[in-house]
Amino acid sequence: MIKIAILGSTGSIGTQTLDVVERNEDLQVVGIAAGSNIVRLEEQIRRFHPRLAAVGDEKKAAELKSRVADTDCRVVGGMEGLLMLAAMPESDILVTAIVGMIGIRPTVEGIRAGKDIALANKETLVTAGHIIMPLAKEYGVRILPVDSEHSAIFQALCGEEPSRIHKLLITASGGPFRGKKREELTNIKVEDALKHPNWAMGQKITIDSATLVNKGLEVMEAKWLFHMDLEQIQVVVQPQSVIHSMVEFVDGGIIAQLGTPDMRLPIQYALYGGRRRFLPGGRLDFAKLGSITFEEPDMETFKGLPLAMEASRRGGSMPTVFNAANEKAVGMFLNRKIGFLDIYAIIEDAMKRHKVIENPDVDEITGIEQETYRWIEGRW
Ligand SMILES: NC(=O)C1=CN([C@@H]2O[C@H](COP(=O)(O)OP(=O)(O)OC[C@H]3O[C@@H](n4cnc5c(N)ncnc54)[C@H](OP(=O)(O)O)[C@@H]3O)[C@@H](O)[C@H]2O)C=CC1
Ligand SMILES: CC(=O)[C@@H](O)[C@H](O)COP(=O)(O)O
Ligand SMILES: [Mn+2]
Repeated sequence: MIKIAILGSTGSIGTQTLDVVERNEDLQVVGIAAGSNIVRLEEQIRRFHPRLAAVGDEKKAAELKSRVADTDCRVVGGMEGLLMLAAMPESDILVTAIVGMIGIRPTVEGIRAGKDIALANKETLVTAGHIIMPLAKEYGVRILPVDSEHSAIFQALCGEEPSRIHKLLITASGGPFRGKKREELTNIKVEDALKHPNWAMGQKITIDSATLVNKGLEVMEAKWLFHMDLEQIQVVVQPQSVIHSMVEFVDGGIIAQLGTPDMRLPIQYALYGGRRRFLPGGRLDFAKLGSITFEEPDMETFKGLPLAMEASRRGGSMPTVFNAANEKAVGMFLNRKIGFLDIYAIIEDAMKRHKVIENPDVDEITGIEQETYRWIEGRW
């Protein structure tokens, strides 16, 4: 039996993880956590019988506690609950399906408790990869990628050493505004930015796909996961999202992973530590597929990617500033306080004023995150 704790069980990745669990008799959920959606948490408690439910919002935690008083599930609120869930003695693997940098502390806690990490929460690796990767090595735990591109690379590697890799080819859909020029993006509506051409995902990552910030975050995520230099990572637009990413090896051979846009495959692959199991549903039909096409990313219009590469090159605390500014800006865009292109302006401004701190620790990272939020609030 593989015992699973899920940080972010009510979201897009979290609910698909539960779907995978329900289809496999040797998977068991022992803990779940969310921010405030206690209605869905209650449903999940009654269906999956976890031992622990953590709720970020303390008031909602108290409410959930009384709602599930007739069950065996313990409810704990705030960061204390998230950390408790990450380290719970009953679990083997922690799925980080939470959104944003709030995932850093629970991920560190999970590693210290010896849990393998099925990592969807890319923001943690982007901002704290220099802490997470050595810590995982020290504690002998695996960081198993859930993000579709990184899972594709993990699958394509077939156990080869990183030294046998020439480069990684990360595919991008190009988002809903692929082909548009900057002038056409001025009056973009939130509803249009939330229409991803191929994937159904949470709101934040869907906006990140539209700005190409998601691809920038994924380049940084790949750098840490596969021990690559930035120069060894190329982004290729593959508008149909059929090829999920590719690895070019030192002998010129390229291995690609293909499939339908369905996150249950990468989730299941991670939960089983890189072993294949039956998965019903979506199968590619090449006869109906038509063509698989490729394009260069438009770095002039979609500045999320070049800004991320710059943040990564400058290193230290700069990826934290890039990510924190983006998290804040996306929230403001979703609340209709700023326009689509302001997301780039906010990230650019925040990066310009920041003096890089080398090797920031977790407290420094969260300090810089809060300081970046405050600075944006005072200016926008
Ligand atoms: N969706 C996808 O297909 C993919 C997602 N990812 C990555 O996975 C992560 C999750 O994405 P996604 O599932 O789309 O996001 P969602 O917005 O759908 O879900 C986010 C989850 O995080 C929880 N959460 C938010 N804030 C807090 C908090 N303060 N404390 C505790 N829990 C919190 C939410 O709880 P509540 O519901 O209560 O708000 C929810 O369970 C992101 O990092 C994303 O980039 C990567 C690849 C693909
Ligand atoms: C499903 C997944 O992994 C997302 O990160 C997805 O890849 C987003 O697609 P684009 O960022 O390429 O639009
Ligand atoms: Mn992805």
